[in-house]
Amino acid sequence: MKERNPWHTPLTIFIAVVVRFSFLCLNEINLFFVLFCCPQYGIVLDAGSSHTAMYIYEWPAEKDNNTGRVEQTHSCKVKGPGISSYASDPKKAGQSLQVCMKEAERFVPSERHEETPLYLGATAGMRLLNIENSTASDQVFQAVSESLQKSPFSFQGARILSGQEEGAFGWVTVNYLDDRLKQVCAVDMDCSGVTTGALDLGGASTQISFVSDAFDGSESPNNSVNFRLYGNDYNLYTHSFLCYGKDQVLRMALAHQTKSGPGSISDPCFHNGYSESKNYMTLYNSPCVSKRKPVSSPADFTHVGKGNFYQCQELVKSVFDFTQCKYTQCSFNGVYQPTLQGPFGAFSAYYFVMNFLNLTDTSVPLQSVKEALARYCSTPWETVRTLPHPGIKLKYLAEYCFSGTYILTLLTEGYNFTSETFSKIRFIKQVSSDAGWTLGYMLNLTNMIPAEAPDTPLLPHAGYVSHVCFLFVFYLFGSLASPQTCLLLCFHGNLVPLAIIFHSMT
Ligand SMILES: Nc1nc2c(ncn2[C@@H]2O[C@H](COP(=O)(O)OP(=O)(O)OP(=O)(O)O)[C@@H](O)[C@H]2O)c(=O)[nH]1
Ligand SMILES: [Ca+2]
Repeated sequence: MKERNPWHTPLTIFIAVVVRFSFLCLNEINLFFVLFCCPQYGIVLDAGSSHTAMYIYEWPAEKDNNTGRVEQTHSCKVKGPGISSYASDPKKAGQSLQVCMKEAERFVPSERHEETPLYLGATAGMRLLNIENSTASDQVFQAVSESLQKSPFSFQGARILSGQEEGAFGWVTVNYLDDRLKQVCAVDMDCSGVTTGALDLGGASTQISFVSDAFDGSESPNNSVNFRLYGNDYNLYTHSFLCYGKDQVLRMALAHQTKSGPGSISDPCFHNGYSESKNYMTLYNSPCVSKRKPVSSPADFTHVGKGNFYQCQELVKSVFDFTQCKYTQCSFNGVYQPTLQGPFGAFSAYYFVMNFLNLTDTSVPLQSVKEALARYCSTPWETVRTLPHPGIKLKYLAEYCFSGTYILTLLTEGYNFTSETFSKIRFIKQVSSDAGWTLGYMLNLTNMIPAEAPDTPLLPHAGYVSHVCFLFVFYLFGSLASPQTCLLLCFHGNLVPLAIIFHSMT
């Protein structure tokens, strides 16, 4: 006769199930906290040439890092100009950040302040100031660093990003937001897939970054950035054109028209009826144009508009140099550029301007886009100025004809987008987070994008709930079938016990 197992009583079965379930609960509560509780935060200040913006990012705290989704939870626009404009009074650059930093203290829970990394990255405005006056640039950094050190966050430093970093991190952001990076595939297969190129138009520089089959970096190593992300290799082409942001190009276009120092210019890029007195000193106060300052000129000149898109396009073309190229092909100014490939996301001023002009629909033929802009440019200033444009600064209103013309000229003549490839551009402001270099920068500095694909992707909420239910039912039946196994399960993790249950049930 088979001896009765002394463990096989309803009481031991019950105790075993309760103990195991407690362990299971502790385990799952831990997972719950990791997923839904206590998110982590990161703060990035984008110190651009025209202004500074602060972005707060949030992601789930994880045991095994690198798999959570990072979201932008808040942004704050710093009042006043970019930090490079405070060269003569650096302390004010630091003070200008305080309002947004106080806002960050409210948006990040206080128990997380100390461990929240805070970064400041400066772009083309500070690059130009550094060229012009490196002492002043150091003083500005000193002032903003002192100001940020006073915040309760973990300040990780303020620095100038190189143009290459700015372009590359913009590309990482766009592809992270588009979910283009996490393509899992079999070993030895090229799974880099289709990525989205990034077009960033700032006030003082502009960046173009994309992956092209025709580019391996050999022809122009300076334009090459290599990434290994989620197990895929990317060889990115990127170039940043300093002085080709829209504010500096406007200076260059004005410099072109004022090279002989006249008292008045008739500008095709401004609306008919526009007339403003401008100062020569202020216009030429930038390394992008300072060498061209006319030797003798009055203090001021009158900037008069004549609203002609086609003439404006010719004027804008004069800021590009198409005459030299020592490579197989170039964009402009002798800069190598491989053949354009894939879709593109165009952000910052590309979006502000094209959105205002109602020209973000790139399925509209390029010729029709030009015609629409030509009509807009020929609209009298009085009409433009008096139409209701809530919240839009008069300065921006006056410049949209110029800015739109520059954007179309840069894309078509500069980067060689054709009527066909123009339709591959998407003008974007946000895809859950703002498009720009800041997210990519933070993902990189916090090691949030692993080089290799993670083994265990995070469960979405529905997956989490079904995971708990499934394990509970499984353990219950496993325990009923064999209580010894059940006791064993109490002291193991989740996966090993499953194997044991299967074993004991057979
Ligand atoms: N129309 C419009 N223009 C804007 C707006 N915000 C910024 N701009 C202008 O668009 C241009 C680009 O802005 P940003 O992308 O913030 O440039 P930035 O980061 O300051 O400059 P960089 O350092 O060159 O990147 C600048 O000329 C700004 O003055 C906006 O809301 N509407
Ligand atoms: Ca920028």
